[in-house]
Amino acid sequence: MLVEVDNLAKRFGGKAAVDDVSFAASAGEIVGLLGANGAGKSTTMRMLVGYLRPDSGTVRIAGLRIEDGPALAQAVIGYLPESATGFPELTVREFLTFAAEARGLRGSARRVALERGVHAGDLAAVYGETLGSLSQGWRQRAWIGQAFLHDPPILVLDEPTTALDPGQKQRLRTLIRDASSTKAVLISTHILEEAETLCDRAIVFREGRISADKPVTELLDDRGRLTHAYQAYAGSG
Ligand SMILES: Nc1ncnc2c1ncn2[C@@H]1O[C@H](COP(=O)(O)OP(=O)(O)OP(=O)(O)O)[C@@H](O)[C@H]1O
Repeated sequence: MLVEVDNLAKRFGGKAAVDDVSFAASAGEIVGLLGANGAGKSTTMRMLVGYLRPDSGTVRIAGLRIEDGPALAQAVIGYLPESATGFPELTVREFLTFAAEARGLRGSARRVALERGVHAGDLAAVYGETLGSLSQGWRQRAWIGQAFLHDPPILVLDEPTTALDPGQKQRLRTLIRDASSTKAVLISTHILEEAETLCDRAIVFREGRISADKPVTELLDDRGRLTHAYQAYAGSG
């Protein structure tokens, strides 16, 4: 298993955001994290990538505990945070270069990574512009570029298509589908149609806990929709 999450829990100010969450993911699957606003998806993802320390529970990436190998986590995970902001003064080129170097890539490996990042975000048109000057969707694309550039075996993408125009939404879904044969992909989304067409498995969160973890095909109704299963397992939203 590339990703193993066991009994993760996190409280904020006495309130459980994530409560006893366990799941695993292997290469070749796209796992959709679904659930109402505040159900615990982003908090789970942040703990999974090592950005947030759980109160209890463990995350193992390729068998290693994440807190024992933060550099390894950087190298093997591509993470798109939910509100991807920051670095307004950097150009897209500088931002991707910084991301590549933070993952230890130099020389020709860095050049290949930059090309991959530019391709992933379809960024050629804004390569010399600063992140602060970009529209929200273009900024999201720059962050998609940094998530893909080191060709990581694990992608953790928090609502990756939200700010994108329809053409770019479709483009990114195709990119994720093509990449997934060799990667474990975890993607959170509120777009059920996206989960129906893109994901192999759905994990539904409800009030910090997992209420369902099943193949998408098992959750679809006879019209091929997730709507009913979602309502039953997510409870609201
Ligand atoms: N840094 C924080 N400080 C305090 N509370 C937080 C913090 N981060 C998350 N929470 C709380 O934890 C709970 C889970 O939030 P989380 O962002 O994980 O939900 P989500 O499922 O990703 O929601 P959404 O669909 O709205 O993005 C919420 O009640 C939220 O208010």
